[in-house]
Amino acid sequence: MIDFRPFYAQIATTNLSAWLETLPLQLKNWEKNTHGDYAKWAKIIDFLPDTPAEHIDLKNFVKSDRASAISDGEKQRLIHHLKQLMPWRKGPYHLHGVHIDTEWRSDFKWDRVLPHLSPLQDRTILDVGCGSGYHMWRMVGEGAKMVVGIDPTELFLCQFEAVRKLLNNDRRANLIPLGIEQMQPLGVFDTVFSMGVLYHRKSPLDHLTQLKSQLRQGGELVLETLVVDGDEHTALVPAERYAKMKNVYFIPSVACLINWLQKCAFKNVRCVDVEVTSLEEQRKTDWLENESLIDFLDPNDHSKTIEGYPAPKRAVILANK
Ligand SMILES: Nc1ncnc2c1ncn2[C@@H]1O[C@H](C[S@+](CC[C@H]([NH3+])C(=O)[O-])CC(=O)[O-])[C@@H](O)[C@H]1O
Repeated sequence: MIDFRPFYAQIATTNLSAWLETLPLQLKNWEKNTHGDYAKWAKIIDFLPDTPAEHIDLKNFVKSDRASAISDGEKQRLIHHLKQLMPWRKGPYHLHGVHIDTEWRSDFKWDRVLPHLSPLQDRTILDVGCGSGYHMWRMVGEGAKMVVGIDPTELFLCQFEAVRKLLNNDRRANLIPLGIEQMQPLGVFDTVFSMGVLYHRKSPLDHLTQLKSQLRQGGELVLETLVVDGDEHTALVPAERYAKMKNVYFIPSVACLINWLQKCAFKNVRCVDVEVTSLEEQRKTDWLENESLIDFLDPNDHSKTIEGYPAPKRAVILANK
């Protein structure tokens, strides 16, 4: 099972120490309620090799290489173990000679976001809805002091810990399996990321307020979410599904999103990027069995989802507390 005690020790002497009032008990309760597959997935991490990596590049990729070439047999074993943690959605990872070619090219999103951010060097960062943690490692690559990701999905925690093991057990990033709404307001993070989460929340203004409560005064919010065209009064609330997803609630226009952030008293709110999701960014690979973007679009008109809504378009908004 995944041991969170090293994280507790790590934060005990930092400005995150107040979290120790609630976190250990929350995680104890979380573990009691885990899904049957969690124990199986967590065990896979033990099967991964301990061989240290000699070269690690988190600045340009999430990549680790060993000094000695990996043998074919070892490589096949590593692939076999990692494939038991499918579907791999966010990545890509290049670990000990294995390329985990994930559904999403999360590096494309990182390239759109990074140029606009206040430098991440020495920052304490919260990544809400971090998935398998791809962007967290890239934040470490930018010199962040500490990165904490939260994501309630057990499989993503196990994927994150598998990747961590193959990155020489780097502890500058940690994934805590909680939802944002379960987190005590800490008010200490220099940067808070919420990428790909807002549209999954039933109450978007509550989500923005929760994000704000985690930032220090003056800290930076990085909000990335689905948007539609329209004025400040426009938000799409899909009837049943959006791009086959059942859990999509609000897709605002950029103007509407800026209005929401201003209503929550964020300052300096600005949109820095808008882009339609391409079939190169989200596609089917050998690392997932499920469908991907091409199956979620109208086969005769890729500007629409299969339900007839506008196809996925994403915006990046920055704001300060
Ligand atoms: N209440 C919640 N609190 C925290 N996380 C949540 C919650 N509900 C769902 N999630 C998590 O938010 C992530 C959203 S995916 C974005 C990944 C990455 N950020 C990316 O930008 O590529 C986008 C998508 O799947 O549509 C998933 O990993 C959920 O488990």
